[in-house]
Parts: sequence; C-alpha cells; structure tokens
Amino acid sequence: MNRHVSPSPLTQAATPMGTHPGYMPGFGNDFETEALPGALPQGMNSPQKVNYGLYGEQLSGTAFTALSHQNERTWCYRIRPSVKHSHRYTKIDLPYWKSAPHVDPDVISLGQYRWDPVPHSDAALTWLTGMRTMTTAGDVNTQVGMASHIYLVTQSMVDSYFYSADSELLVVPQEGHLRFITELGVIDVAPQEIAIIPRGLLYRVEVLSGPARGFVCENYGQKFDLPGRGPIGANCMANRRDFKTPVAAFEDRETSSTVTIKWCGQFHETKIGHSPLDVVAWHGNYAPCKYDLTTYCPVGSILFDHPDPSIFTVLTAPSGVEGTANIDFVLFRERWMVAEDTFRPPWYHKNIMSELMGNIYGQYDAKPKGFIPGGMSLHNMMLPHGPDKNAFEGASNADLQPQKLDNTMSFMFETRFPQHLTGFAANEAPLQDDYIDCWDDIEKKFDGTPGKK
Ligand SMILES: O=C(O)Cc1cc(O)ccc1O
Ligand SMILES: [Fe+2]
Repeated sequence: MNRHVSPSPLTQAATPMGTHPGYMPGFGNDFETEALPGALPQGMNSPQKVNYGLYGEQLSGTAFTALSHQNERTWCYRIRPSVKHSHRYTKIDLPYWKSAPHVDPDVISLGQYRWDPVPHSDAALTWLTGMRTMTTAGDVNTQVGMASHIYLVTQSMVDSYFYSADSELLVVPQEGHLRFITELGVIDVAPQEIAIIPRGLLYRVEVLSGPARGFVCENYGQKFDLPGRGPIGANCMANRRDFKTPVAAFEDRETSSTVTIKWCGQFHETKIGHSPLDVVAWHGNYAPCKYDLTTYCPVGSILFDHPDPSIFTVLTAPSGVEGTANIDFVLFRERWMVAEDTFRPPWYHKNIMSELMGNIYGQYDAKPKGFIPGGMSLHNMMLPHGPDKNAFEGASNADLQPQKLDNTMSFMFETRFPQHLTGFAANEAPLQDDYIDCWDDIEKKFDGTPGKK
C-alpha cells in the first residue's frame, strides 16, 4: 500500500512545465493519495458526505466479479461526478486512427515489412490528430487484439480531453517529452521510458519538448501485467518498484472544453464547461504508471545458445489461453553477449505470433543497417525472417569474446493475432520497398561435404 498526502492542489499556475508533483513506486499496488489533507475517506468508500463536498465515484477496470488477485478498481473523490461531464455525443472523424477489424482490401499484409521513421511535417498535431495507425489485429468489439500506432505530436491539447473506452495504451516515446495530465495525476515521459494509460482514464497530453514521436500499442484485451518469472525467481527483468504511479493532482478550472471518447473504434465528442481532471483524492489499484526501461534487468544465456525472445518480456497482456499472450512487450536493450560456439543474433524463424518491432535508439543486432531509430518492422504470423546477410556473415565468423551490445534499444509488440497494415502504413508511411532484398544474397554453402563452412 502506498499512501501519499500532497500539501497543495495542482493548479496550472502551481505546476509550471518541468515541475512534477511526484510518483509512488509499485506495479498494481493498492495506492492511496490525496491532494488536500483529509480528502480521502478512511475505512470506507462511500460516506454519506465526503469531505470538501467531493463526490465519490468508482472506476472499474475489471468486472466487479473478477478474481480477487485480478480485480482492479479505483475510488475517486472529485469535484463533480464524471456523468456531469457528458452532454450529447457527436461523432467525429480521426481518419488516421484505425481500429480492428480493419482490413483494407487494397493492402497486402502478408509480407516482411520495414519502415523508416515517419517524418514530422509542418502540420500542428495533437495526441489525437497526430496518431497514425500502422497495424490492427483482433477485434476491438470483442476486446481481443491490438493496434500499433506511431504518434507525431507538436501541439499540446488545450481545454481538450480524451479517453479510450476501447483500450489500454502502452506509450513508447522515441523523440521529445510528453506530459500526460490524467484524472489520477501527472505522468511525464521521455525516450527510454514507457507510460501505461488504463482504459477509461481521462487525460490530456502536453508537449514538454517537441516535436514528439513514438510508438503506441493499443491493447484491446486484458491489461498488461508483469510476466511470471518462473525459475528466474523473485528478481530481475522488470521489478515492481521501478514502476511509478502519479500522486493525486487536480484542476479546479471552469472553461469550456471538449471531451473526445474512443468507443468501439469510433470517436465521439462532447462539450463541458470545466476541466474534468478534478479528482482531489483517490485510492485503488487501477491507475496509470510509467517505467524507466533502463531499469530493466536482462537475463540471458551465459554459456551457449540464443534463448527465445520471451526472456526479455517486460509486460504481458494475457489472452485467456494460458501461456499465449494477447500481447507481449519485449525489450532488446544493452547487454553482454557471452555465449560460446553460438550463433549469437536471433536465429532464422517462423512464428505463430506476429512481431511488430520498433527501434528507440541505436543498432539492432539482427539488422545492423536499415532498421533505424524511429523505424518499425513487421514480421507477421508464420512469415520467415531472421538476420540479414551482413549480420549472418558477421556473427558466424566472429571471434566469440564476451561482447557488450552497446547503444541499442529496440522493442517488440508480439501478438497472437495477425496484424493488418493500414492504408497509411502501406501507402503513406516510408515503407522500405527493398526490405526483403536484405536476405537476397544469402548464399548456399552446402556442397554435400561435411564440416563447418
Ligand atoms: O525477429 C526478431 O528480430 C525478434 C526476435 C529476437 C530474438 O532474439 C529471437 C527471436 C525473435 O523473433
Ligand atoms: Fe522474430
């Protein structure tokens, strides 16, 4: 249990860019935090009257009846109940933010694909208008699968708020700093960090330094969790204490504002007369968090062979089939390679899962060239891939001393569902037409005689 009492409310004036009210450590903890002393009811959730004239409201992230170790909900004590925020909804179009099922008949998703970084343009883009869907998988209506997006953000949301009823968002910045000002507090993220924004949580996004670009995994299914470590034990990989959840912070601001809601793949808007970020105190285990990827402690092979990449899982979102994730978030970061008599980079393979990768910085060992920071690749269900010719020749002839893989941070969103390219990914984003040529000149070495070649 984390308990936090902050001395003063968060108002815009009290939080100039760059200062931050603070975080509480832990993943999935039962947190409690109040921005005004005594705002949080003690020993009960629904007193007849809440201190300061606040309204109590529950945000349920799992079914009321979910098993107790999976049950997630947060009690909010707010200036107005959320329902006061919604008037009539109107549909709006955000043409670049797509949801599954979205199969463009003119696009071929079967293939090995790689993209250069999607460039910034002169357009002023917010978190909403700057979201560019690359792939979709599964079905948003049945709450399975995911979408992958690139965001290009140059402009803060002003008097404009958003929540996704469809999904939890895993945000992986690659350039620029963003601030997520949420109902439950403020999260600042920079490259090498990630943020998790739960389904249904309302927020706006400000640009602390831009232009900002990054990757988003939109998870339609069950929430991301930490993987079981099995025989690895109680430590290493991602440790719970390195996740940070913001302390309560609120705005008491009366201005006409817009709330946008993503619901069943469609976007809707409603107008309100105040900031909806008015939660003065909260307690519960359904909350946003951030995580510094440089605190990820990689565990790997220390004698021979290359383990499956699941060894580098940071977070896993279950699919309902035990051991088979809806999505795994996997991190390839700096580490030592020490394996003896081993082809050290990723092996050639075909996978029932679909692998969407992004490069945060540096060089990836299986693809020393062409997969560059800000770039993405897709190796879809059962499509063969592996090291390019250069990586293969380099690794199979290398003197196998212990070697530090430095200056490298890439990740994978790996889903059990095939990923479908959007029209944007196929036609507008900088697709590398020659990507599959990287395996072209891999030569036949077999000549019928034994011995290593
Ligand atoms: O394809 C990739 O580069 C990702 C990957 C990395 C690895 O170390 C093993 C398998 C795998 O799919
Ligand atoms: Fe792979």
